[in-house]
Amino acid sequence: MLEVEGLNVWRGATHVLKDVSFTVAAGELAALIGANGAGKSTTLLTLSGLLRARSGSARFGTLDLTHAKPERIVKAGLIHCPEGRQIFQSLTVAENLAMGAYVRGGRIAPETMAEIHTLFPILKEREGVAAGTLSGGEQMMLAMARALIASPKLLLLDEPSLGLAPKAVETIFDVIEALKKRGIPILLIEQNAAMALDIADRAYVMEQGRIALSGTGRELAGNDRVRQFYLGAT
Ligand SMILES: Nc1ncnc2c1ncn2[C@@H]1O[C@H](COP(=O)(O)OP(=O)(O)OP(=O)(O)O)[C@@H](O)[C@H]1O
Repeated sequence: MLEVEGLNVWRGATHVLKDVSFTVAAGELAALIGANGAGKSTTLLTLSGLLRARSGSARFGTLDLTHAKPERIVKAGLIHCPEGRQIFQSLTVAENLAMGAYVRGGRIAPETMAEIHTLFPILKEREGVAAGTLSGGEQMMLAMARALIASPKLLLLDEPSLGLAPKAVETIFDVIEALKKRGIPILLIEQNAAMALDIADRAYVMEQGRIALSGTGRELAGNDRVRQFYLGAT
C-alpha cells in the first residue's frame, strides 16, 4: 500500500533522511519510532508532498508521492493527522469536523458522523464548544476524528501521545486500536515506544535519519537495543 525505498531528503544543507526504506501493507498498523530529531517528522512531510526527496521513491498505490502535489495526495486518501494543538482553536468542534469533509469536497454523511460519535462520545457532548477550550486529549480526539472524516485510505498519525496526561494517552491508544480493528491502515509516528510497539503489526526504529531496526512490534519490544534505548530497561 505504501512503499518507501531508498529515500534521501535534505533540509537546507542537512542530509536528514538517508536511504530510508519501509512499507505499510493493507490493513496494517506500522509504527515509526525514534528519538527527537531522528527524522520522523521529515518522513511525514515528505510523504505528504510538503518536502521533496532528492532521490529514492515513495509510492502510495499507483501514486508517486515524491512528485505529486499535496492536494493530490490528500485526495488519494493519504491523510495526515497532526498533533491535537493544530485544530482550529476558535472554531467549534462541529465546525472543525466539517473541515475534514471539506478537504474531500463534500459533507459529512450521517452514518460517518454516527461512527465518529461512537468512537469519540465526548465530541458529541462538546460539539458546540470552541475547540480551544477542550483538554489536550480531547483536542487530539478531535484531530483524529477530523482525519477520519476525510476517509483515509492510510492514516498518518503524528505523535498522538505528545504532551498528554497518561490517562488521555491510554484513551487515544484505545481509539487507535479500534481504528486498526476497522481495517484502516495506519502509520503511527511515536516517541512513546512502549505503547506503539504494543499495538504495531510492524515497526521501524529511526536513528539519525536511517532505519536502524525493523521487525514486528513484538520482535522489537524484545530487542535488547530497543529495550535499552527506547523502553528504559536496565
Ligand atoms: N527546516 C529545517 N532545516 C534544516 N534542518 C532541519 C529543519 N527541520 C528539521 N531539521 C533537522 O532534521 C533532523 C530531523 O528532524 P525531524 O523533525 O524530522 O525529527 P523528528 O524525529 O520528527 O523529531 P521531533 O520529534 O523532534 O520532531 C534534525 O536534525 C533537525 O535538526
